[in-house]
Amino acid sequence: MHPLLHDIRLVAFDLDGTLIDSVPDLAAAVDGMLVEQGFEPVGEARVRDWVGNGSRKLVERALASVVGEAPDASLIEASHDHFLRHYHAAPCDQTRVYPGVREALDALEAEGFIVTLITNKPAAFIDPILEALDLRRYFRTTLGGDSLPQQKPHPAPLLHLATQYGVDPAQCLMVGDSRHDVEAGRRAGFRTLAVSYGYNHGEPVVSSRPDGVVESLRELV
Ligand SMILES: O=C(O)COP(=O)(O)O
Ligand SMILES: [Mg+2]
Repeated sequence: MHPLLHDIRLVAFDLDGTLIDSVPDLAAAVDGMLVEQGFEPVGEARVRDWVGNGSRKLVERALASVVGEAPDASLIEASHDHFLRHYHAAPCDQTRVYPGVREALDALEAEGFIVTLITNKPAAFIDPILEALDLRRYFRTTLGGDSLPQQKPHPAPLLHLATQYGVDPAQCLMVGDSRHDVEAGRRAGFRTLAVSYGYNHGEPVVSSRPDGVVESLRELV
């Protein structure tokens, strides 16, 4: 077991960029929305840098890139509905589980950790994606970006789970790919572990100073 797991009872995983490479399907939905609105598609590489603050922010960033200024609220709202429709139609066609993830989850389960998931993705997508990838059974609780009034980097979703399971935050570990996961973890009093391969707005996640960094979740166990 990784030294950061010492004394830990609850592990909270981020989803996009940590457990799954979901950008191909997210980009297809963003591009579907843009084309439908009469804009040019933007492609996967750009969408990768916009993921991390939930679907509304993703749509807002995509629109800002094509209109060249801050998009107005009614355009964001209408475009978000289009995005959700596209993403609902194909949330897991090209999405893949990263190497080492199943091994890590199997080992954590066998060791009796409370394994949970906290994503900024809308909650409605969590189960369809986890079920399609045969990952649902590992998680005792899952929270989406719209499950509570606040989302990461706010510590509320993390503290919600610590309270739910009666675990001291000091015995909880947040595992994620972005500065939002590290910041939420630090503010909640969790230990923080970052994966180096995910999505972090084009910056190395190590600049957020997590307590540890791994290149594969295999290193966790
Ligand atoms: O949907 C997003 O923007 C990011 O989701 P995540 O919190 O699972 O990385
Ligand atoms: Mg992420």
